[in-house]
Amino acid sequence: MAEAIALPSVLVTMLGSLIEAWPRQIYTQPLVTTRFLGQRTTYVCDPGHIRSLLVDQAEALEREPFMLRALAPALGSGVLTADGSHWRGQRRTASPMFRPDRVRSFVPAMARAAAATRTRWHGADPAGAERDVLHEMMRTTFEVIVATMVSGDPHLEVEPFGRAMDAYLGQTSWKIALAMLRAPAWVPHPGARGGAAAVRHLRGEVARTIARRRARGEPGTDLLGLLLEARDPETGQPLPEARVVDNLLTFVAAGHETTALALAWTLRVLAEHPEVEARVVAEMAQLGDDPAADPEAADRLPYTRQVLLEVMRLYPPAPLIVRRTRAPVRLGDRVVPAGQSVHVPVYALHRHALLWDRPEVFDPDRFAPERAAARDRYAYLPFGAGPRVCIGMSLALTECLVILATLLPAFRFRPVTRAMPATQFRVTLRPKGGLTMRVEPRHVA
Ligand code: HEM
Repeated sequence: MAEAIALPSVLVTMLGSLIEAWPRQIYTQPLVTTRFLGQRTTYVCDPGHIRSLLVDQAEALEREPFMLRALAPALGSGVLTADGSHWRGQRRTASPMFRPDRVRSFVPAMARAAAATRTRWHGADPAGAERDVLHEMMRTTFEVIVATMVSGDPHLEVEPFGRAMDAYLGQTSWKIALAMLRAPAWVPHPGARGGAAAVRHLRGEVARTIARRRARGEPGTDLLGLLLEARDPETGQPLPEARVVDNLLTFVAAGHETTALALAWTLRVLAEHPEVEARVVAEMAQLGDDPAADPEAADRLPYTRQVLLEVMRLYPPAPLIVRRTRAPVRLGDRVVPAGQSVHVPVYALHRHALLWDRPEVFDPDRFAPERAAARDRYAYLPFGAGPRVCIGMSLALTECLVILATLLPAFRFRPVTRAMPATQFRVTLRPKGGLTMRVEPRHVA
């Protein structure tokens, strides 16, 4: 196991983007341990060890305190941030929303949101225009999440919600850095006030959504309905109001930001690879007249799916999985004692020299069925693994395919900068400075 000494200067780098502060060895070695201010962090980049950690020894893990410090002010103790029986109960409550038949039933809502974006773009500037494609995708996926999880509550507005999310995520690097320095949570930092105001806005909006639903007198059958109807198996009591807010905010936030990133990175990468784009558009042309409204459409886009998976290899929207050991964990012949950090640096895993041939090269054929089947499942983790695997995985994949199948046949996306945008870790993997592209209709009316 390689051991690297992390320098204090990493803190400065981290504030820019945590990924830049990672030791280089994690791109070439299976296990790397760093020491920083007396704390050890083990980076796990070997598929066998990852399986052993996230699946077989999941019970020995808990949420990483520095991630909680970044996320808990907004998300409280919901399904993403809770551990143990609290987590299990909340996950069970939400799971009916993510069964395959339910996800298929969401396809029309996904198609409607994508069609609204298409109409907006055509209407605003029929000859094409420069647009922040990330912002546009956030708007589209927000509509989907509101339509599916809270039955399209018209009062939840995307623009203020998005601004608050940006303000909140923007200052999480400081929270993470200060937590690593073991500074108490009250220590002031840039962006803290804006972050606190953002939390008030986000939680307030969600609380008002819940109040409107309660006032209606019947809970409904969407995610909010499930949360309101949930009962503690031991006490028979409903979820406390704060937990309902925690979870609804978790699903709205986790469900739209990551999906929008996957879409925006896909549109930008495709612009670099016109031959791949042409094949994707040709595949979409074989769908019927209203492809996106067909519940099975996503199943008929195997090549587009390969493209999406390959984009998420290079640009995983959730680039880091972090845990703390609550009991000793064995990784091969090593034992990580209780109370240490173990990280699966998904971004580095997906570009690891021992796992991928020419890792920096974009090649959707890596995900052709026979090549994918030959690969270790734990070498590719855009949605995590084990009991904490992303609950929204199939919803997200279907949604991305439906949205792409609506927009790509209608528009060409052209880069406005020669280089791919730099990446920035903000819990998710964002393009630094947004993602502006020229969006031109393929057929001018
Ligand atoms: C491309 C889109 C998405 C990506 C890349 C993604 C990625 C991930 C990853 C890597 C995790 C595991 C984190 C960990 O182990 O610490 C996760 C968890 C989670 N995701 Fe997603 N996600 C996506 C879309 C969604 C959607 C659409 C929803 C809901 C509508 C969602 C809800 C959640 C929740 C609630 C968790 C926590 C699960 C738990 O701890 O039990 N995600 N996601």
